Amino acid sequence: MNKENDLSIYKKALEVFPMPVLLVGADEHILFMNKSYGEFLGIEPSSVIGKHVYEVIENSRTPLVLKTQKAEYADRHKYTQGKVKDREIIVHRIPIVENGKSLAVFGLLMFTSIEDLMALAEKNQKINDELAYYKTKFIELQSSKYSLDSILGHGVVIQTLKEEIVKVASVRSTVLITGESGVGKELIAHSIHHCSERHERMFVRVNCAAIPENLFESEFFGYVGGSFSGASKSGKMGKFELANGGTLFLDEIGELPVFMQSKLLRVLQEREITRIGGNQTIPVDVRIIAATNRNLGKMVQDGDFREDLYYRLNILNIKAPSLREHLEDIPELVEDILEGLKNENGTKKVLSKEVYTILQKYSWPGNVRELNNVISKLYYMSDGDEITAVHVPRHIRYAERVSPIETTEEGLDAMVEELEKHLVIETLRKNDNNITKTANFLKISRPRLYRIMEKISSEEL
Ligand SMILES: Nc1ncnc2c1ncn2[C@@H]1O[C@H](COP(=O)(O)OP(=O)(O)OP(=O)(O)O)[C@@H](O)[C@H]1O
Repeated sequence: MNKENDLSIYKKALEVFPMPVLLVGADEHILFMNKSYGEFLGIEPSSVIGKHVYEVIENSRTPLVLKTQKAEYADRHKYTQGKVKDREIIVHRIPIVENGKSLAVFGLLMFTSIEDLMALAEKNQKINDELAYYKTKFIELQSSKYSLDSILGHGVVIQTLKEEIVKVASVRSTVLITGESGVGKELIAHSIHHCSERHERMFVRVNCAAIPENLFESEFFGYVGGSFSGASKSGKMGKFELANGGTLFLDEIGELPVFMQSKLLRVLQEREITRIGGNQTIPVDVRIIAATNRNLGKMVQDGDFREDLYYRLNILNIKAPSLREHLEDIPELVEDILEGLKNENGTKKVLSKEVYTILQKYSWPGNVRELNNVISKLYYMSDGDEITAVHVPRHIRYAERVSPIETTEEGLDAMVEELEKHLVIETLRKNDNNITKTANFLKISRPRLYRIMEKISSEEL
């Protein structure tokens, strides 16, 4: 006899099955009861084989199911006798029918007590409630970090910017935010999301400059379980899926490697993604906002950025103004920074009028981020309640004197040297004091940069 026809294997399988199983024949007599059912009833299974089912379970519904030939799934059954009297359980009763005739009924106990089922359902409900709570909290946290009101400034430049934000928020098209470093591009992206109809859905930020090249695909598109070594067993959702229905903010888009530019372009065209290692396409409804402080048009010309992607991203464009373009808003920005510092440290400090004048004459190459840093430094370095001109770093205080167009009586060499120092300080600041980037930008060697820096006092750097 081949293994498939060896019925004793099937019987043995049911015997070791960890849930109570019963087989009642067409004549309503018990054909089989496994060990688990015997333990549940507190009887020896071999002692009931061949007995009428009512002798063992007096209110059994198996004779009825033999007649109706209709399966009863997850039905409640209450025993009326024996060790399990009054115990309520959940049971399946499945008729085995051949050529219209009932051969037997297969009984399976799903839960050996209603309490077990209730406890499981309660646990499940609790998990669902918790999940719903964290989901709402997560979306709250992700979606409304900043609104239009977080953008400070009442001058015409900021008011125009806010009007532009409201306009682009009302449509679904991709937006490209350009502007120098520290001008508030992330703030603008948040505000667009906040003003859009997607504001109750996720706002997901991806910093393209911070992702290692080999992780880009899994960060963007996710992966299915075990698709590569080191991958989580259950798989992972990518940022596109996470942002589904909401907004995906691609910060520092200029740093996206060329191979990812093609993949991103495909998603923007097809509006669907496939997880790494998977073969199912997942439709995604995501609004893209991209930002960069680099000149993408120039990158396209140099072959560093795909032209077709550039045009796809640049459907709507917002140019974030530099702080130089709205110096009139400096007092409002400074007061907000000082208020934050007071809340953090408990001490209220004010700026003298003269300091405000100095701050409004400086060119702020690092924009609002630099203003934030300077005010924080002044707050911590000054002793009294009032911050005066003497506390202000020299490169800001004398910004006018070292202005490229200002002439002095010190002679041409001194003026050129002063101008050189000024340009180096500004470029260092723009490049977060990165020597290589600054030297490259100025197209000079690093040793030459160091020689110029030696002439600059540490206070100015
Ligand atoms: N108009 C503004 N009102 C209030 N805060 C602002 C404004 N503009 C910028 N900021 C603040 O300046 C800081 C820098 O802004 P943000 O990080 O958005 O700059 P960014 O343009 O994205 O810079 P990067 O290109 O370097 O990423 C943040 O703390 C932001 O809140």
